[in-house]
Amino acid sequence: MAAESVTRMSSAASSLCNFNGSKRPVLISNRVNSSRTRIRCVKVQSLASASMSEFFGNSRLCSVNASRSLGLSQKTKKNGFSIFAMATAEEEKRTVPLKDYRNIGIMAHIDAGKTTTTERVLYYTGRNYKIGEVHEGTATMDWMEQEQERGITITSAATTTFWNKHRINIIDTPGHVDFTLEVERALRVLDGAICLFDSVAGVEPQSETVWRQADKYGVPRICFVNKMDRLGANFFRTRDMIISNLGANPLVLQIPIGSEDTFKGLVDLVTMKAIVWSGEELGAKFSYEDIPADLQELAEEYRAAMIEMVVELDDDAMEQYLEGVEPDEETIKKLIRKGTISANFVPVLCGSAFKNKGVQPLLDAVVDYLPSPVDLPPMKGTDPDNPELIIERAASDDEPFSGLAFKIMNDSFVGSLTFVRVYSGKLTAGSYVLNANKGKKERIGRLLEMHANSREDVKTALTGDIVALAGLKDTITGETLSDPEKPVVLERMDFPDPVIKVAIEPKTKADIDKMAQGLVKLAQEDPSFHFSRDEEINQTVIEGMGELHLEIIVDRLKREFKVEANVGAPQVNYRESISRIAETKYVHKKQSGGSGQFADITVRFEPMEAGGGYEFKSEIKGGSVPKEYIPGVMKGLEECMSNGVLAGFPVVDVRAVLVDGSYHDVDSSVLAFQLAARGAFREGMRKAAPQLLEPIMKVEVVTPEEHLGDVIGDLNSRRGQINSFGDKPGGLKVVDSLVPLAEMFSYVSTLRGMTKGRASYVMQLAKFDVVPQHIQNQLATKKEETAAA
Ligand SMILES: Nc1nc2c(ncn2[C@@H]2O[C@H](COP(=O)(O)OP(=O)(O)OP(=O)(O)O)[C@@H](O)[C@H]2O)c(=O)[nH]1
Repeated sequence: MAAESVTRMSSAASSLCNFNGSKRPVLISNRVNSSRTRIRCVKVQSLASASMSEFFGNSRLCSVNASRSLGLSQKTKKNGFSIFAMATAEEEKRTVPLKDYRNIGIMAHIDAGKTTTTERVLYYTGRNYKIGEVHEGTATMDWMEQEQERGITITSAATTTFWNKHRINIIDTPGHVDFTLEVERALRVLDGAICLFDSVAGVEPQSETVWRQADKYGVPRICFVNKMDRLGANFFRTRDMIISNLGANPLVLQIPIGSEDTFKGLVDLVTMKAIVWSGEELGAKFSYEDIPADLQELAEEYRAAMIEMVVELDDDAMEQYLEGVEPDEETIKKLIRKGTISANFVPVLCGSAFKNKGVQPLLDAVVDYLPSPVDLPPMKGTDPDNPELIIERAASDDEPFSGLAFKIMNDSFVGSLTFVRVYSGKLTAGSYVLNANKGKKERIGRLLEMHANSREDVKTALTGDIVALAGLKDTITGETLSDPEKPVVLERMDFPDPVIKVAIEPKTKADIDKMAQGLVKLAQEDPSFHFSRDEEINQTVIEGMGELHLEIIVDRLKREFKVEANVGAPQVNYRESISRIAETKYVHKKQSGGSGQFADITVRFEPMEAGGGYEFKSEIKGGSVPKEYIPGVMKGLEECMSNGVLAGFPVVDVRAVLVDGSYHDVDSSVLAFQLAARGAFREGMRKAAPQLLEPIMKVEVVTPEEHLGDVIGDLNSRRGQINSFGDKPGGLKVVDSLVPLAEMFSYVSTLRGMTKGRASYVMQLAKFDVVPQHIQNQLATKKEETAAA
């Protein structure tokens, strides 16, 4: 191929320029590729970098991907000349109509095959020349060192690719529950999703969690039952579990031909053709064949069920169907698309990503059935100056610009990268946008189209694009960037609160500042990671979603910020709340020498529903507390909310209502009211029956039957509540339980020891619940001892 390219370029060279043997680079081809990057190919006799930079200015050697789209390798040699492809951002023109955009995510339980499927998608769409395998640690999307070592996805990676003239932006998301925030933020900005299932395990706990998250954001989805080649694979059982465990309405579009090691293809129920792959190697070809005789009846049965479901969506089609006329292929596809986007049903497909079967039809389904930005309702937001005023932004390049920052990533070359989904209008390098949440302008420096961790400069991002912006100063995850003249604040995403924490200190004192800088950067990237420093006891505490989450943070401190740290034992992040309404009157009065201090307030503390957070309300009428002092009350209360009266944990689900008060013309001040609020908090919270809450985890253990007794006994000894038992293929038993997180540290090694490594478990946060009294007492005593020390 290299020789062929050189021949083609040489002939292009003669028409474009007159190569005279000088050492100047000579332009031999100049065009814009599909990802809107100008690729200029040159040939040079020697690597004279001065003349190269003179020739190309600030353009960069283009990535392998960009040059491949021209049919070139990045560097080829012929007749003593080196040929380079160079890429520069080009003024954008829409090359793919917005209706042909698909912004999709791939979500699933850990290890269901998301990364493997994404890698195949990249290969079959021509994005990746050589495929990366997860088990070899070479997957393109799992680009962090930790991801490659552990074979898991930690950060969601974005990439853009093309299929049947459609532009597909894909975000690969992690399955491990500790990184659930990554799934959440991906779902917030995606228009559609592929939900993967392992056909042996069926619908697993984390699949349920991501399904509910997708429901929350109303993301239309299609299901892909993967791993059909594995021992114990069962497509129809997985379909049944989609109904029973997810409460969804599956629309089966394919049935498998064979299963386990005989799996060789599928029957497409829309065309009623068998699709059979010639082998299982990468790039194996497929052919359309007649449906095998032994599957004909089953295929007809499932096709009939499929047709019945889709004609429900169209009166004409229904009428004709009742008269015995089936809709044609085009109508069936149109109705499947309609029902998928309106969530009437979820199409179900199958295959084996690892054995390269089923990926091309899956891509067809993405294009045929998942929505483009124009198929979805306009994005809703509010006016930053008037949060009551709803503003809509339709998906169009002609609308004012609006976009949502959904991820911050620190990059050793470019600095901080902010990932933005463009909802309307255009974003151009060098322009200014408004961070509408903060009211601050940001300059757009470089715009990058990401391909896992490699990138290409683009000059303009258009509606529907997902781009990374280099060098934003003030914008954090969840904030809206908009046209400064037409500002809008788009709906934010939810961030989960950390559930565990550990104390951390650098191994060498000299690294204290370096560690702090690293923690600031990591917290900017990841809103589910928090850290704080208690100067009094000289301790830094990091908080996160689980042991693995914090382990990765400590590992990143070491690798990326060169700080080795000692880490304490993990502790639970308890919360404090109240269980009844209580009202308290507090007078802050001080007369010492000069001017005095006076503030009198009555505050009512009310419990709120779980997840209610903290709320402040004022019911002051007639100025008993003048308006200018109310911020003092708010500040005083807010300060106390991070430090509950029981054991100093953050206070949640409480509403504080300022009901009455009085002031003094001379001695009252904002500060006096702030101090009064602190006093009211201490007294009022004690009266309101405070209680300690702890995270309760849903724990699912899969174990061989002979270890079932030990597993249950152990869960019981951890204050666990066993909810149900079930069976899994291969004689395995499933135990579903609720266990306090405080009892689950290091469970992985206990379980391994108890079952000789034959059992596995997953856990995720189920709820917060009241801590038993004797443990509350222990924690309160511990707090007193620490305070005394
Ligand atoms: N037999 C078989 N194995 C598969 C298939 N797809 C993926 N695998 C294997 O399953 C394991 C997990 O695959 P991944 O692609 O890393 O799964 P993931 O869902 O991205 O995992 P996380 O990102 O860690 O949640 C790897 O060893 C894959 O090689 C398949 O179709 N058949």
